[in-house]
Amino acid sequence: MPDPEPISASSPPATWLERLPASVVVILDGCVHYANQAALKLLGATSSDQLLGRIVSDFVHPLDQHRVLARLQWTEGSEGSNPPTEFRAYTCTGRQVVLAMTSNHVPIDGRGGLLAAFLDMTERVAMEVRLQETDQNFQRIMNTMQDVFYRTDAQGITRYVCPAVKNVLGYSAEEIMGRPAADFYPDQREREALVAAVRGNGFVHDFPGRMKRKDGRIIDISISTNALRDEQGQYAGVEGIWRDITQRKEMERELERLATRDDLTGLANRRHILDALERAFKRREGRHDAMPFCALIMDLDHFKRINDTYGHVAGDAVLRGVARIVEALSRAGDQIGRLGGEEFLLLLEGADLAAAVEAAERIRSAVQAASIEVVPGLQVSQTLSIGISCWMHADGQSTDMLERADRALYRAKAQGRNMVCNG
Ligand SMILES: Nc1nc2c(ncn2[C@@H]2O[C@H](COP(=O)(O)OP(=O)(O)OP(=O)(O)O)[C@@H](O)[C@H]2O)c(=O)[nH]1
Repeated sequence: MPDPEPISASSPPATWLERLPASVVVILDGCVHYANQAALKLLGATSSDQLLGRIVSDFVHPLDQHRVLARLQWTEGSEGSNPPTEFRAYTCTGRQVVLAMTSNHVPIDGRGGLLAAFLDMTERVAMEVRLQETDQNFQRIMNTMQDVFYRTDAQGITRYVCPAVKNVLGYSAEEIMGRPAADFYPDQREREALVAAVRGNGFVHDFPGRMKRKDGRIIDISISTNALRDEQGQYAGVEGIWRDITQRKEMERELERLATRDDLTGLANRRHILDALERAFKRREGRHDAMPFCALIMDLDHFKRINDTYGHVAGDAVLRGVARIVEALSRAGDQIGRLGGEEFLLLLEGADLAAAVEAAERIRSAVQAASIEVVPGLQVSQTLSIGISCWMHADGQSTDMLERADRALYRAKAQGRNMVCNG
């Protein structure tokens, strides 16, 4: 591009206007009277002949004509400038553009002329439309989501949460936004563990947690979230999704219960209590200094008679009644399970023989003293025999201990029942 001609102080204003990067047009009697270089370019004209003398309304979109012409007429008869207005226009090549216009009244040869300046807003408007569409798409997704999308800032204040939160936590999104996310965690240590994991790794997937509903109920959730960083790489909060997994957790707990509990008594089932014995045994393997540990096998005496006399329903009630008595007498750390039939196994961590005998006697006498209601109005009494074995370093496997307890139980039965023997 050759350097433009220098302008002198006495050059006519039109020469100055030619250099102006803003588009300037002079309108006289509704027609284009003058257009500077920038205006020619903006309106797609290769020479001023394509613009001069043309009616302004030729360039204005039909739906915007009324508004634009009213604006120009207002300017003609008034003092001062017209505030900016945006309208759709067509260039000489037929391309649609969006122009922002300000105009001012300028008398030309005694007639009312208009000096108008334009800015091309097409890109900005297109960007606004795209942004609006993006925003609408985001809102649509947020409104239909079942999981909860959320964003917190570096201080842990909830800055956004989608409407699904109402179903999950019972609060509306508006009730939550602006509040610390910590308000909705029943245990702050769980939230601190989450934040530490996100800060450390930058993200977490399926992180287990719990939240507190508006009605006070605690729900299980699974969180997948990313750390947000500002332009300087500073931690700026988190953004992610959490899902209510209470039903799944309840199902898992129920499956776990079914897999480990005895249906009739609610105690640990045979497999679970034998696993517990095995674990206690393994913990002591190779350790001479291990804590003492005893196993008690308890078997109801002449239980068959209960069944034969009162029926199986009554027999079941006795099994449940005895289970409750043993449970009530157990201490923290003791484990009790039903081995099968009318036989129970009690594991006493840390108990030596003397303590085990004492515990066994306590149970034996409590069962003997109890009246167990088997059907409304009918109480029966029941006794049990107990065989004890204590862990010995020489035991090769856990079944050795069980066999000793079983032999002791056999002796208790053989010696008249309702007694405790050790083996
Ligand atoms: N009601 C009920 N009875 C059961 C259950 N499991 C086993 N039994 C009964 O328990 C009784 C066990 O009888 P036995 O093995 O002869 O033992 P016992 O009558 O207690 O006699 P001793 O052990 O020698 O004192 C049988 O009648 C079984 O049918 C149960 O889940 N419910």
